[in-house]
Amino acid sequence: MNGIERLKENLNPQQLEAVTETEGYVRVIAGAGSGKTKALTQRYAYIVEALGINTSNILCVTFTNKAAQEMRKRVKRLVGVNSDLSYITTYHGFCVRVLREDINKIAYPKNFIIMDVEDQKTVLRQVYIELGLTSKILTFKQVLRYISKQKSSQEYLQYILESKKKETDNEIEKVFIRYLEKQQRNFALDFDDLLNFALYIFLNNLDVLEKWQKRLHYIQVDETQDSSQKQFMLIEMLSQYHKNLFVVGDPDQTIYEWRGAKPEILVDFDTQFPDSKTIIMNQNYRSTPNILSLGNHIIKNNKIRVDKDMFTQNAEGVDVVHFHGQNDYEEGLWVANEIKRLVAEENDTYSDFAILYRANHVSRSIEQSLIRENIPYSVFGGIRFFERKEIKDVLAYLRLIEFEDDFSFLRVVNTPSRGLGKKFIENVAKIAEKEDTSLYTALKDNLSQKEINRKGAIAFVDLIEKYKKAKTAYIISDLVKAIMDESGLTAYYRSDGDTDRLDNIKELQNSIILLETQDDEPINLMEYLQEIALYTDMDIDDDRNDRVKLMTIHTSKGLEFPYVFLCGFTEGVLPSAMSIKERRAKAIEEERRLTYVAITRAEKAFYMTESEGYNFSSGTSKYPSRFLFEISDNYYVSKGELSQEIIKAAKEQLRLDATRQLIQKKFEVGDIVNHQIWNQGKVIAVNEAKGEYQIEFLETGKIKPITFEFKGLTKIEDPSEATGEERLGPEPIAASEIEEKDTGNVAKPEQDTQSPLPHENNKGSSTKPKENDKNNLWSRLKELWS
Ligand SMILES: Nc1ncnc2c1ncn2[C@@H]1O[C@H](COP(=O)(O)OP(=O)(O)OP(=O)(O)O)[C@@H](O)[C@H]1O
Repeated sequence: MNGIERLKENLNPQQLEAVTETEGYVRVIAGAGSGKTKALTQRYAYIVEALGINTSNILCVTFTNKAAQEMRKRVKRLVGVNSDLSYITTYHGFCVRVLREDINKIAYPKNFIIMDVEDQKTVLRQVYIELGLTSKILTFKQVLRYISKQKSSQEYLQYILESKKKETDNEIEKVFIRYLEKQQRNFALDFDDLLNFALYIFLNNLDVLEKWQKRLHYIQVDETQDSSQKQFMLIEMLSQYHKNLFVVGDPDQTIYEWRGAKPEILVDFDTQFPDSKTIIMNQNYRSTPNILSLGNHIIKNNKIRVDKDMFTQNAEGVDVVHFHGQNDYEEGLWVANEIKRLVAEENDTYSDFAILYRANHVSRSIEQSLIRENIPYSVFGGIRFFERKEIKDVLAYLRLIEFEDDFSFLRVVNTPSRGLGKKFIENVAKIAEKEDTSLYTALKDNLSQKEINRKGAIAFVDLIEKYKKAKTAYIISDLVKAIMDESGLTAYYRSDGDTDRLDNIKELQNSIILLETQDDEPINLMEYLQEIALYTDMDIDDDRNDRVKLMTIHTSKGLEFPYVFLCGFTEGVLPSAMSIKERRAKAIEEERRLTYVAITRAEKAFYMTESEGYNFSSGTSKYPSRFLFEISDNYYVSKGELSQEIIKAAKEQLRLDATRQLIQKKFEVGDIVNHQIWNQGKVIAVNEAKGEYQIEFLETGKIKPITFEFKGLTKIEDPSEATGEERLGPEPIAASEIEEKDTGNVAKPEQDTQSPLPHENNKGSSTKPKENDKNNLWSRLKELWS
């Protein structure tokens, strides 16, 4: 068999068509586990082997770096090791390639700097100092979101690329402008810039666009459902010369709509390119029929989708299992025991198991059980719970209070910053060595010595001494809270703006409360630290590859495992309460797709687990996910005791939530209203997706978000009677100008932004993009960016 035949081997008719249909615009709608990645890889190899095209003329865009690496690895096996596979890359990776070659067109050096989030925060820290800002006023997270939001429009490019100046009194805008200035001075580009700069260069330098268009004879896009409009516009532009564009994706697996993914690109591809061909791949090779039916059954509840039932010829396999625990300890333990049982009875290895969750903090109870049961595991794309910085910081304070050990001392003496730097630590260490004592004792006993007598050091010792004396008077959960607040750790993490860190600390407190309520005898600090040492001093010297893998559902995208446990299948976690609050109905559909992605990762068995207790993020009792109630009983078997009362309470909670979400807006932009506390105000924006108004109040001059369901708001029918109306704000402004997040209600010119770009009539003949093409592109880009 020759190489080409081998590339066609073992493909079903649809896959074969996808591989060999190399010319023109082709769309593949492929369900989970239907061999998308396989088809994409074979197709790439086919273009190289059967058509003789050089790999440097094929662009293959993947969604993540990991997917690009995996694809390169597979292609290498098919086409040999000597090919240049650097055009198998992400959107960002490709933009970097363009910029490294052509950024001089906008007078930037080719060795420009790419900033990651940490770099962005470093710049912000500097800006905060210059503007005398504190994170109490604005968190980094707010600013970073604002920056990203601003960069979804093209306007900011005028300030850095066209030297336009801007004055403002608005605090967050001031930060943004300073941030841009620093970026420009250092020729530093953040992730949002990469795509914007590349588009800017193409649109202003048609010779450059043409060069890239001619270079890229074939373009393939993976996970197209998660591409944003701007990303796809780049691809569309590049494909205009050779017109060979192959897109593949699954609208049911769109999980990035919250950050701008437009599944419509894939769904409406045939309208945008009327001559395009569509191939549907709906045979699943991965999962058992039980798992697949569960997936089909859940995703059918989504209203916005293309209906496509997946089928499989795989053998029946085992039942899907739902486990309900009385608390998260029981949930974790059950998962650990089930893994142990399967490894012992079925000859499976630990690496056959994946544990997936919606939110990082869910991993805590699972990790504790795995450690207790001696099951090796690793956290994919993340850090083990007890190794996370914020958890180590809190525990180090507790350990220092109990043991006065040097490790804990070094970790927290300057966290948060007390101005006790390297030199100070060296001085303390010298004393400790001389006196043959611990660092903490050396400091405490010599505070009056000149080289260590600092205000921060005195405060630190006072704090530790205070809690050394008071520790028996506190239960540990309260001790943690008191230390977090007094040491400044709470403020420090809040200023970081990373809610994940605060959630993790809350989860730690949650676990302590659970421990305290379970035991009759209150545990003391020493006992707690001994218990916790089991989880923190992990001996990870075992076989590195044979481990259970823990990861978020987002990270699991594109992967497959024989056994999958979806843990923390709890209302408020999956679906995420935060997402629902932000994007209501749209969020529910995306959360359901996340559940679908989790289910369809499984090959042999799928488990969903949740437990009772307290949900600290919503401040309510924990109930099973609403998605569990959407599944008919015959799709799974139940384990654990889920009482009728819990089911009733959960359903009642859902009913209340649904009623809340159905509440429609009562006021329009411009309406004058009366608030029961703040009196008169003017509605200056309405965000229907979020269910809230932005109201500017007359007396305070402040703008506040008020929910649709709030009853203490009435309309003032005759605004002329409203005193001081002129102070109620200028012209109405769009919600998009205030909101940091996707609002969903901001009218976007969907129709126009998706209309096809002008096509050349003679393929490959008239190659130069015409001036009106440029105008058209600009106007579309402006609409898109407006
Ligand atoms: N024609 C085929 N014959 C046998 N096995 C196949 C075939 N096509 C794909 N597979 C297998 O099916 C599984 C799923 O394939 P792949 O990972 O390419 O799917 P996918 O569509 O990318 O999945 P997802 O979108 O859910 O991540 C893989 O184990 C793959 O080897």
